[in-house]
Amino acid sequence: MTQRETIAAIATAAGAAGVGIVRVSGPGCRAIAATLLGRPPEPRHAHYLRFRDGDGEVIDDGLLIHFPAPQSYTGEDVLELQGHGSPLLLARLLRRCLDLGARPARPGEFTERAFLEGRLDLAQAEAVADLISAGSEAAVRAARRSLDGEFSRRVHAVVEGLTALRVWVEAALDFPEEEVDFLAAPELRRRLHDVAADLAALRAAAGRGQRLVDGLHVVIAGAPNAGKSSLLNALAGEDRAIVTDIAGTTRDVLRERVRVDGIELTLVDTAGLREAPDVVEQEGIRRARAELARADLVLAVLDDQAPVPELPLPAGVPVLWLHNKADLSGAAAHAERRPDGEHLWLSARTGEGLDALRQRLREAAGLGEGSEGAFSARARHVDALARADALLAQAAAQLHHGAGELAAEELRRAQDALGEITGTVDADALLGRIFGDFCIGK
Ligand SMILES: Nc1nc2c(c(=O)[nH]1)N(C=O)[C@@H](CNc1ccc(C(=O)N[C@@H](CCC(=O)O)C(=O)O)cc1)CN2
Ligand SMILES: Nc1nc2c(ncn2[C@@H]2O[C@H](COP(=O)(O)OP(=O)(O)OP(=O)(O)O)[C@@H](O)[C@H]2O)c(=O)[nH]1
Ligand SMILES: [Mg+2]
Repeated sequence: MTQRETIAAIATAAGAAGVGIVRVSGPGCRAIAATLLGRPPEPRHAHYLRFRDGDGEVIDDGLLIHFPAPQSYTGEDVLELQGHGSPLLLARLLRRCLDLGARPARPGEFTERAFLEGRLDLAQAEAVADLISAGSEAAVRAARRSLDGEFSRRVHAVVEGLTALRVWVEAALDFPEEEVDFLAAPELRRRLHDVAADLAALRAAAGRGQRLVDGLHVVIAGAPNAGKSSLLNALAGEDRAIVTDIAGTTRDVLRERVRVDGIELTLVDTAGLREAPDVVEQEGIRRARAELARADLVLAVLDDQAPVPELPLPAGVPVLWLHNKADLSGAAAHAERRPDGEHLWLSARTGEGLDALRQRLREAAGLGEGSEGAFSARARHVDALARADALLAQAAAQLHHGAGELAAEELRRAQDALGEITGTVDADALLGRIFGDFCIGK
């Protein structure tokens, strides 16, 4: 293996803070540490010292810690310089490390090295970034689980199931003269079914994990005056949108990032859907429809006192029907009479029924009952799982037709698709894209 370069970056967030850290990784750490300290550092010992520049001028006082390889975050030699959290001081400290032979780290390069050193697999490395940028406590917990290898373990379990299937099929192909046709064995069929079920469950869980990371895109739609903007305000806990008793008040799309019971939502308020009299409102309605098309969930708001309008909702998007103004109709009691998850009675004005709505939003975000153990995931993972799923279905069909060779090939490709998740397969091509989205210093 060629000797890697030594990389350095400010690892803490930009801006004034109590403490800031410059992190260095690679073979040059020991020499940089010895120069700054005036003697070789003790392993994993916090040395208090004055950091000086090349002319001997004091930059800052702080702590120096050397983590000799492989016991470090990256698995390489790592050096931490912990100074005061001033962006200007930290920039000088970083400059000093560069003068002593390091080069600036690219985004995510420390974690990329941890991956290359085998300290984390790819799904875990991505979980590091998801942990840092998590927008809700639930997302933090989910990223924590993926970082601890929960997701990877489940991927491995399916890979093992696929391997066992392949072994079976290939053995059957190797010994065609056997009396029994092993390809037609009910036991093989049963195992195939079990692996497919595990994969489907994992795919669903990863989809929930992705929604946790990305946050849920929730679009509020309905007839004019139904109380859509009032609902946005009630969920946001603040008067964000204009509310009046004039139908057609909201004309533009209003987006609010809100946290509801530990989940992150993008709530989108839209113009009331109707045959609009003027062009401004028409444009608002056009935009409302565009938002609806990319919703994870639609909250269709109805005025419980008015006749149910025809709403042009897109097919294939989950819809929750909210019968608003229940304070006027006194219909909150309906909720008990019709315990139907898709219909809720509530009042944006008094707040009654909002707890039930929050609970449904949690469920939509994958945090309902039985969702303990949620782990974070990304579109890349969900896509790989979908491909593995399709390949497994093809393998099953081919086995059904006695095409063992083809089935074995599809099983191998399904395995490779799963290998992309943890980075055991095809990782090189993915690294630039994955780590390029990280922050510098991570
Ligand atoms: N100051 C500081 N805090 C930090 C980090 C860091 O790099 N520096 N981390 C960076 O993201 C996170 C912690 N991640 C780390 C992971 C492994 C090791 C490490 O030294 N592992 C060795 C030793 C383990 C042990 O002594 O038990 C190893 O695994 O061999 C350090 C930090 C969060 N807090
Ligand atoms: N009594 C009662 N009035 C409500 C409730 N929700 C909204 N309203 C009233 O209904 C009227 C319309 O509310 P908005 O929130 O502006 O309705 P909207 O759906 O955003 O209307 P447009 O933007 O015009 O499409 C206002 O006068 C609100 O105060 C409710 O739960 N109970
Ligand atoms: Mg409105």
